[in-house]
Amino acid sequence: MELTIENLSKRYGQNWALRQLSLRCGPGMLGLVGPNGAGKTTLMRMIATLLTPTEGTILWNGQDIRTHGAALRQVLGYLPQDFGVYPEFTGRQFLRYLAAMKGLPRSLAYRRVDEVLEMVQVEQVADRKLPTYSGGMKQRIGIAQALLNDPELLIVDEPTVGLDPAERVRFRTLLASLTSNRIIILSTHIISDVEAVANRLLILQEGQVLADTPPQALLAHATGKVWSVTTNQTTALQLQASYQASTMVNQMDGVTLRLISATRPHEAAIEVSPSLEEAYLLATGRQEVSAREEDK
Ligand SMILES: Nc1ncnc2c1ncn2[C@@H]1O[C@H](COP(=O)(O)OP(=O)(O)OP(=O)(O)O)[C@@H](O)[C@H]1O
Repeated sequence: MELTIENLSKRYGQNWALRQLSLRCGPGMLGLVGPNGAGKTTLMRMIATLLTPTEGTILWNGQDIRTHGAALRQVLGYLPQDFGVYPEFTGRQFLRYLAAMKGLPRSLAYRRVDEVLEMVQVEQVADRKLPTYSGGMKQRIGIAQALLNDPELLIVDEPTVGLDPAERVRFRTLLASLTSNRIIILSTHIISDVEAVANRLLILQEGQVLADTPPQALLAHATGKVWSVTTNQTTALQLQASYQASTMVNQMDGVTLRLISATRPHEAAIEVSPSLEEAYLLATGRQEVSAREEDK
């Protein structure tokens, strides 16, 4: 299974939501990260054949999805950002309904619904009405419907928005269990969602690819550029204004900052191992500063 994207662009009116994106992707999880408006949803909707590109091509196993969209849709699972459920249904009824919509014969549909309910671990509440579900459980039903056809390509758009931290961790574990032998594209602006799960990160910013990299390489690039310093309130505020700070924590003996800087930002600063989030901030930071300057 291979997804190939060549020079893909999408324009809405005068605005380019995505510019000249090229990508070749095999089994594993691709973490699509970037701030709001970066073009993540636009890209995913084009891959899912829900949106027509302005320019460029998307190939699934070498076939253009403009002309062979049906072949892709057969092996596609998609969880959109605004996944809605029907309130009058239980989880099981809802999935059976969607299985029927997808054309699964009844006996196969019933069996497959039981399988996916088990995979996403909601069997225990499967016969409760959907409005009684927590946000995390609803997202599990969302993933369950995307898994009904055992997809080779699973696209999940910002699935952790609105979930509490414990639900987020559970959801992340669930996705990690699904990575073998399929392509998963997961979009998020929360880096920890893809940390330890994605084998590749595609960082988008303003419709363009800022980096296409294994997480380890992004981390390696940030090594030697993250610092920790504990200082008084005044100096901390000065440092925060001059450097990009990833965290700022009040301690008994002052304020501890973690700063991202190519050079030692303060004589008392010590070098620390970067987190993936800090590596991401470093990759996107320069553009954020220049964007802020343009805003002035
Ligand atoms: N239907 C539309 N009409 C006009 N502009 C749009 C439309 N959909 C998206 N855009 C614009 O295209 C750009 C990319 O949007 P997109 O939703 O793909 O980004 P995103 O990275 O998914 O952001 P978010 O995390 O907020 O969903 C944004 O500037 C957005 O305002």
